[in-house]
Amino acid sequence: MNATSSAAAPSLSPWRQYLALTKPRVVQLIVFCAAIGMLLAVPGLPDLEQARLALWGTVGIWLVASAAAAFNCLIEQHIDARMKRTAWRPTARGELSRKQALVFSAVLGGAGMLVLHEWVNPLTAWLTFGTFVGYAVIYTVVLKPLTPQNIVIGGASGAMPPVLGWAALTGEVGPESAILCLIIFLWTPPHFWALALYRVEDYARAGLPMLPVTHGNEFTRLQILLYTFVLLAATLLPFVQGMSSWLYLASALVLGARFIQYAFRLWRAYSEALARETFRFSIWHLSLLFAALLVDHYLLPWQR
Ligand code: HEM
Ligand SMILES: CC(C)=CCC/C(C)=C/CC/C(C)=C/COP(=O)(O)OP(=O)(O)O
Repeated sequence: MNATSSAAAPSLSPWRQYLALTKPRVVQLIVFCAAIGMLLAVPGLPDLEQARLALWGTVGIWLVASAAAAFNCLIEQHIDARMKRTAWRPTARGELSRKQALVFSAVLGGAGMLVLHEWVNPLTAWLTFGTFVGYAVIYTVVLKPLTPQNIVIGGASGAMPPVLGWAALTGEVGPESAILCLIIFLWTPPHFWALALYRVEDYARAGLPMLPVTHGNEFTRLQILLYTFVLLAATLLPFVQGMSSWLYLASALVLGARFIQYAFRLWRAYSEALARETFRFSIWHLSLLFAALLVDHYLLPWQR
């Protein structure tokens, strides 16, 4: 389902309606970042016990993240109905009731918590629960309608997956996972504000105080540019800290420079097409950056 789908689109089959509530593409990247956190937490290839933890950790985090997304759709039923980008969602169209969405979210979240608590460890279960509350309640209910800094503060929960992954394999929260968390935290504002620039009318209609609505297009473009610089600096930390070697460093520099280039062009002259490209690139940026961490981890372990 793409961003231009609307309330006029044909209805989805029932199982696709439930799947749509889980925001599968966003959650895929979240789970990918958590899985990388897991694999980086052990020196070489995982042994059998570590592989078991990684498998159940991935399943549990996937389930709870999907539950959080479904809970967000339930809370934002009326907001989603007012925005072109989200009006197609089954909750916004009234095809799934709030009760159905609530039961679905509770079943996924409950199953995920059980998996994490019983088959991974209680620390991962409670950190994941905290992340659920951070996104589904603190961001969605409190911050989103309140302040244009909503996604900066709320972004902390989206940044948690590597910490959850690390905790799943080691039973603790290492400084390395905090660095990965910081990277996603700083990546979130340029990721989201690029989209908010070309979806500004949606957000204004829904009455949400996103940065382009409250502070305008030009100010938002400047913020995006500034964040891409700070983000590039933060992406050097895994190398500085000795977690990764030149292969990751080179990837981080190339990806960071490209993100700055997009942000710089957008800052110089706005166009909707460029804002869309910048948003799309943000997803490539994070995906490839985390992939580079993993490739570096396995290919060049002796270089660190
Ligand atoms: C508070 C933090 C965040 C906000 C406000 C945000 C906002 C958004 C929005 C509004 C979309 C468009 C979704 C759609 O049209 O269905 C989107 C797409 C996306 N986001 Fe984020 N995001 C955040 C954090 C994250 C994080 C942490 C990740 C992954 C680690 C992520 C990955 C993605 C991906 C992969 C897409 C593309 C989905 C698609 O192609 O359908 N986002 N984000
Ligand atoms: C337990 C765990 C790992 C939870 C992860 C939480 C989570 C799903 C974070 C992703 C952030 C996200 C989907 C933002 C979309 O913004 P939005 O909700 O404002 O977008 P919308 O306008 O499309 O609803």
